[in-house]
Amino acid sequence: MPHPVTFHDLTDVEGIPPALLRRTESDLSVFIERVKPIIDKVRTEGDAALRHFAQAFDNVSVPDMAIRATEEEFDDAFRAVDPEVVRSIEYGIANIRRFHEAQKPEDSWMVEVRPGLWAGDRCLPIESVACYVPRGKGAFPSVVNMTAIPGKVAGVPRLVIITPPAPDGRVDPGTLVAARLIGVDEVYKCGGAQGVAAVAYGTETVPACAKIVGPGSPYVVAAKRLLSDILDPGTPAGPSEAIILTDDSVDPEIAVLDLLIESEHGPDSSAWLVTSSRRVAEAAIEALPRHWAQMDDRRADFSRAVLGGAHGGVILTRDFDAAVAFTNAYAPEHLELLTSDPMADLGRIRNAGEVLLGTASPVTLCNYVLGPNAVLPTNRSARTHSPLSVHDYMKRMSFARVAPEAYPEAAAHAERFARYEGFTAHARAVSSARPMPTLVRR
Ligand SMILES: NC(=O)c1ccc[n+]([C@@H]2O[C@H](COP(=O)([O-])OP(=O)(O)OC[C@H]3O[C@@H](n4cnc5c(N)ncnc54)[C@H](O)[C@@H]3O)[C@@H](O)[C@H]2O)c1
Ligand SMILES: N[C@H](CO)Cc1c[nH]c[nH+]1
Ligand SMILES: [Zn+2]
Repeated sequence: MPHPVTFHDLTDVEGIPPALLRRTESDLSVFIERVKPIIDKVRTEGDAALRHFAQAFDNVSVPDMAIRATEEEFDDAFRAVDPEVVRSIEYGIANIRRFHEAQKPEDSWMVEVRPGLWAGDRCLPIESVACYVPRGKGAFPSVVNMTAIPGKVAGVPRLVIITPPAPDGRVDPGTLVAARLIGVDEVYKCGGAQGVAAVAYGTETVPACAKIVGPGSPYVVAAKRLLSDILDPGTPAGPSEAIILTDDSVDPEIAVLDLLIESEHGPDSSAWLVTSSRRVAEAAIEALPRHWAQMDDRRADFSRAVLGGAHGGVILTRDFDAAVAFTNAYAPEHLELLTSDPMADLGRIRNAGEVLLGTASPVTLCNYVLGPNAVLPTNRSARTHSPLSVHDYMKRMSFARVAPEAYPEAAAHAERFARYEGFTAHARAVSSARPMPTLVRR
């Protein structure tokens, strides 16, 4: 029988094998082809297409399903969810709101770049944003918190949620509870590529939005890519992924518990234990089957598929420098730094969506309640992208004003630029005298 855990001993290998940097979403071509007809059908048939795909992909057996969640469904959700769970959702909301309020930029700023040349930025919320809340392999009220709270803090006037319906044609109750606690009352039952197309084009019921945020399956990622001309697709956030990075100081049991976290999302996830310690690597490989036996069967199957497949397992490096180099090249969504001095090692990490320092900060805490956003760049995009934040729901508008006494010098320089670039109208506009306004100070 093949070993159930993928193991790469890189102690004698020069360089990083490129295959180890791949994820399931690295090649989206199959998904792109599958979602094209779905997008077309939503564009031409609107709500009818959403009901059709709800039956086809989400097994919805209610033919006249209301596409927008009703007030009654919200009320039912509060009756269905255990009050203790509601308290935990509220605890998460409070922490996440505090973090994102601290992150919010000033409404505007201005600087005198030279005497008489004033310029600044105004920060404004985007007018309409759709939050995608996944529902294929789980229910995610936590994703409501992560996507809707920064939108509310930013002041987005129209913030909506789209999410796949369950077979009974209803939205996951936890999702509705979180939405109401945050103050989002537009929740639409459409997921996958059809949901993304609905908020791109608009349907009879679903409003067209300017932007979509939130994580999703490769179908969602593919649809966002195809529709990116008409809908801002936001931070790339696909299947979950994590690296647990250790030296020899960590208890392997902790490393294994944390390696398992993101491996249970689905067979499309990625999860690696990257360590410079042969002791930790071997103990982890030995411990994994014992932990799988204690997990929910479906989740254990997902985890086995990830940790025994091409996108997960255990990597042993020659030394800790090599482990850090691998991590920076991989650019994981979540990174746990389990070393003797994680604060010192933080400075060595260049590419990761989030870095969780030390054994008391496992990924689970940040997924749900710590405050930072758990919607993070996947598929190596942490090399250039940042975690979802208040900034993703806002845009800047620059402004400038020139005082009469500063005008002649600036105009002379601008005219020279314009003539060099061959723009005669640009040049003429600043080559002759113009009436000077009196600056009004308010
Ligand atoms: N970054 C985060 O914060 C975060 C949080 C939670 C989950 N995730 C990741 O998001 C992903 C969620 O994926 P999911 O599947 O659970 O939910 P999902 O809602 O993204 O995808 C389910 C939808 O995919 C579509 N679909 C399924 N099979 C299809 C097919 N054969 N053809 C066309 N469309 C099809 C259906 O419309 C279905 O409703 C996971 O990979 C998970 O790891 C990320
Ligand atoms: N790990 C996900 C982000 O990659 C967030 C999440 C929500 N629930 C469980 N996990
Ligand atoms: Zn998770």
